[in-house]
Amino acid sequence: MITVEHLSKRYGDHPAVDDVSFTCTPGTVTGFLGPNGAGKSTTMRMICGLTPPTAGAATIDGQPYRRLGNPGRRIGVLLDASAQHAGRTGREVLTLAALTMGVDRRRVGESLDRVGLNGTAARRRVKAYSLGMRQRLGLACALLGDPGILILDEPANGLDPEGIYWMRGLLRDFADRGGTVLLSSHLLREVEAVADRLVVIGRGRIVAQGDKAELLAASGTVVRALDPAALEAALARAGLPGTPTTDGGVVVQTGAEAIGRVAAEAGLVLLELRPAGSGGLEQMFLTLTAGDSVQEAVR
Ligand SMILES: Nc1ncnc2c1ncn2[C@@H]1O[C@H](COP(=O)(O)OP(=O)(O)OP(=O)(O)O)[C@@H](O)[C@H]1O
Repeated sequence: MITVEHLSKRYGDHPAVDDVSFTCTPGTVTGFLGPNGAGKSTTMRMICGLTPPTAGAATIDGQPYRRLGNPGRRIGVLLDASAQHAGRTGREVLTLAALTMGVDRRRVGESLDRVGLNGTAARRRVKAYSLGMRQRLGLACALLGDPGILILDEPANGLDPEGIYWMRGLLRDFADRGGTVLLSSHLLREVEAVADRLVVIGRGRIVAQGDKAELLAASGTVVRALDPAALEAALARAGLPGTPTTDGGVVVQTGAEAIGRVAAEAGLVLLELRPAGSGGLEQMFLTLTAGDSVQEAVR
């Protein structure tokens, strides 16, 4: 269990993280979402005791990270895949990590197999690795101590589509066996497929959090009319303003019936009327983080 309570970090006058609170529970994947510079990495670094908070606290199973004896056996961390010693081979990196954690060296081979870095790849030096291979090696290190918790900062960076699919399966399986996963990304669609819960951060503050299904259900209704301008006017008259979608529709924060009635009274022909689902979540994400790196966020 990861507990983050009123965590804040200021750099001079700049609030990088501002009063952030959330929990990550066993058996779940929590997607930590936000545009570039929102404060995801700083929050994760504070959880892992690498950056001292200005205020607030974070604990792992009730204890600050720095007080965990042999933390690699409790929590697997991947914050920066490029932080490995470039002159060592993948196998050497893992062997040293195994020695440090007191893990049986036989687990090195198993971990390399688990992340698909077997044979030749394991014998190559890290400086010859692609970013995707470094992410896989970082994940192998994080998993080596057989921890119950994983904290991963943008782990899909550099992975190809097959690699992203593979990683989702690995994280889902980890959580389904009772593990706790906190996974950051600036790409909504990347975490949407695997997360059970979402924590959305913008400019250092949490702008939304909760069960993914509930956030999706609460994300409104998509409506598309033959005459979009007339629909927009009718909705505005009814006090139901919408947010345009990229494909000519409108997301309205109410149910289908209310919108259907407005359209019927105005004599409008509707082409589409459905729960917004992930499109609505994307819209919500864009609205909540408006002005930040939104284009990046929905890629
Ligand atoms: N060591 C530091 N000194 C000063 N400012 C910092 C430092 N580390 C982070 N910041 C600032 O804090 C804010 C949050 O940065 P952070 O790296 O946590 O964002 P992020 O959500 O992880 O972004 P990204 O998706 O780009 O990695 C940014 O404005 C950043 O410039």
